[in-house]
Amino acid sequence: MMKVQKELLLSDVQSKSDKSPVTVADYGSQAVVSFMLERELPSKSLSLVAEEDSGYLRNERGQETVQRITKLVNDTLASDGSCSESPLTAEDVLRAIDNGKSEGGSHGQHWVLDPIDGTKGFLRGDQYAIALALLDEGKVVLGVLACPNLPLASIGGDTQHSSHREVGCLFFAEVGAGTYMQSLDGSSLIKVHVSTIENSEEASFFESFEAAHSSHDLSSSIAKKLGVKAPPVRIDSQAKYGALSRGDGAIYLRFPHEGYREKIWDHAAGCIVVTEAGGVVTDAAGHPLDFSKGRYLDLEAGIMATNQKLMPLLLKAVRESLEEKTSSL
Ligand SMILES: Nc1ncnc2c1ncn2[C@@H]1O[C@H](COP(=O)(O)O)[C@@H](OP(=O)(O)O)[C@H]1O
Ligand SMILES: [Mg+2]
Ligand SMILES: [Mg+2]
Ligand SMILES: [Mg+2]
Repeated sequence: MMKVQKELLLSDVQSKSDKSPVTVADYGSQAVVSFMLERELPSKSLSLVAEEDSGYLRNERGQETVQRITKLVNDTLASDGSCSESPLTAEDVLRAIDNGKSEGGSHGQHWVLDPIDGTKGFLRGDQYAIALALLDEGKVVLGVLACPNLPLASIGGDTQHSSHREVGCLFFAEVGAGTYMQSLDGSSLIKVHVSTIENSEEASFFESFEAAHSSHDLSSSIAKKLGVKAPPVRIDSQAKYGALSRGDGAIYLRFPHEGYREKIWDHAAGCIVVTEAGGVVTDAAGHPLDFSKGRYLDLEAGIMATNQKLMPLLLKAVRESLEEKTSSL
C-alpha cells in the first residue's frame, strides 16, 4: 500500500459522483479484503458493507484501471505467501469489490469496510487507514484499524520531535477485551488506554485535516470554551481514533457541514477502538452512535469522543457552541 502511495499515477485517481476521490488503491484494498474474508470464512455467506463499487470500472473507460487493479491485487496476494490459488481474473476482482454492496442492518453479522479511509490524505502522502469492523445484531463487536503512516510514538502536542520515527500502527479491539496496538511489522504488542486528563485546559484535540469534512470554526469555538491551549492536531482518516485510543490527545471532534450524511464505515472500527480503550464516542447530542440503520449513520450535528471524565464538559461546550452558531444565522 505504501509503495502504491508513492508510485500513484494521475490516471490512477478518479472523481466519484460526490466529487470525492477514489484510487486504484481503494479498489484494490477492497478487493483484497473482500477476497480474504471470503477465503477465511468459507462456511458462512459473507455480508460486507464497503465503500466502493465497480460502477465506474465496468464502463469502457474503466478497462485500463481494472487491469491495473487486477495486477495490484494479484501482486499483493502473491507477496502474502498464503495464497496458492491461480491469479484472479479482472472479473474475479470486480466481483470481490461488489461483494461490498450489503445494506447491513440490525440483524445478523455484517463486515464493514473502508478500504482506504482518508483518500485525500493518501493522495497528499499523509495519514490514511484501512478500517474493518464486524457488526453483530447492529452492534460493533470487533474493529481493526491499520494506519501505515502513523508514527508508533505519540503524535500529541509537544512530542512531535520525538526521535522515534518508525511508522505503521495496527489497532484492534474486541468487545469486552480492550484495545491493543501493534506495529505493522508485527512486533511490540501493547494494550492502549485513552488519556486520563481531567482538566480540559490540558487537553488537545484531533480533527479532520480537510475543513470541508469538519468545521474548523466550530471546533475552535468549542476548544475556546474548554480552555484548551494546544493547537488542533489535524490529520486525515480514522488514524485520529487510533491516536485518541492511545492517549496522544484527549478529544476528537467532527462537525460536517449541514446535510452531510455519515457512513458507517467511516466510524465503526474507530468507535470500538476508542470505546474499548476506555473512551466514549457520541453524536453532538450525546447519544451513542447507532450502526444498525444500514449504510448510513442517523445522527445529530456531529461526532465527538473523549474520556469519561471530560465527556460532560465537552457535551456542554458543544451544546453552547451549536446554540451560538444557530442564533447567529
Ligand atoms: N463533505 C464531507 N463532509 C464530511 N465528511 C466527508 C465529506 N466528504 C467526504 N467525507 C468523508 O470523510 C472521510 C474522511 O474523513 P477525515 O476528514 O477524517 O479524513 C472520507 O472517507 P474516505 O476518504 O474513505 O472517502 C469521506 O467518507
Ligand atoms: Mg471515499
Ligand atoms: Mg472513509
Ligand atoms: Mg474510503
